[in-house]
Amino acid sequence: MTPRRLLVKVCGITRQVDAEACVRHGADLVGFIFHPASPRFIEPGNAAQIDTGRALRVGVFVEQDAAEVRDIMDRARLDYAQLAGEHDPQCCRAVGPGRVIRVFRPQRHADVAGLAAEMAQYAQCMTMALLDAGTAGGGHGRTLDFAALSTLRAPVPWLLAGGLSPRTLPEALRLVAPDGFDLNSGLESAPGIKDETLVREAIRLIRTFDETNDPRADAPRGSGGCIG
Ligand SMILES: O=C(O)c1ccccc1NCC(=O)[C@H](O)[C@H](O)COP(=O)(O)O
Repeated sequence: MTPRRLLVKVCGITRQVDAEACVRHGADLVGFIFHPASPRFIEPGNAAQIDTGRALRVGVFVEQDAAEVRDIMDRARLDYAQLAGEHDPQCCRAVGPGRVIRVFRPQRHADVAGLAAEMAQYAQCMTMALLDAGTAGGGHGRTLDFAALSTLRAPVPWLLAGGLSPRTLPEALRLVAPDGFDLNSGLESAPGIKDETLVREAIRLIRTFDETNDPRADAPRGSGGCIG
């Protein structure tokens, strides 16, 4: 059986040079933020100009409805919409279940069972989930309780997000079993500006884990599913 490879998404890309560094060091997905209040906001037309090579392109949306999301997906040449607001299952279906990465907030729930129950409501209308810290927004640089997530069984593949960096990844890799990781402010020198040294080191840690440290290398991770 082929060992599974963790997905790596680097979010908050605003510059061609950063997209190239992410791809060169092995990112699978890159994210663009279309929330105007974010310091990482990028206009759809500018995102369209950024060449991401073989990396899949994700747009992050907070307040846009399905029609706006679909329009920006076309204009920015996106593969996936990361729905980080109060987007309900109907909205996810209107965007297209095969294109939706739905964000969930473990800190809104008393326990993992509550989180899993909310995720189950979206099982048929998302292709992947992303678990982020805080109760709204994103890019805060705060981590989740990794140990509390160690027992999560998700209905679809899922990414762990929130405050991940070369400093915090070792503990996340040890305690949690997602299908991949989403990294953002932990790889920046300033909001929207990635530091290539941090990008390289974070992805190196994940790929080293892929190759050497996963005792379940022949077993499904997280949900046991895959995307793409
Ligand atoms: O990054 C932002 O500025 C942002 C603003 C509003 C909504 C979402 C946003 N980011 C989405 C992401 O997927 C981030 O990568 C995720 O929140 C983790 O960020 P960080 O804690 O900085 O690693």
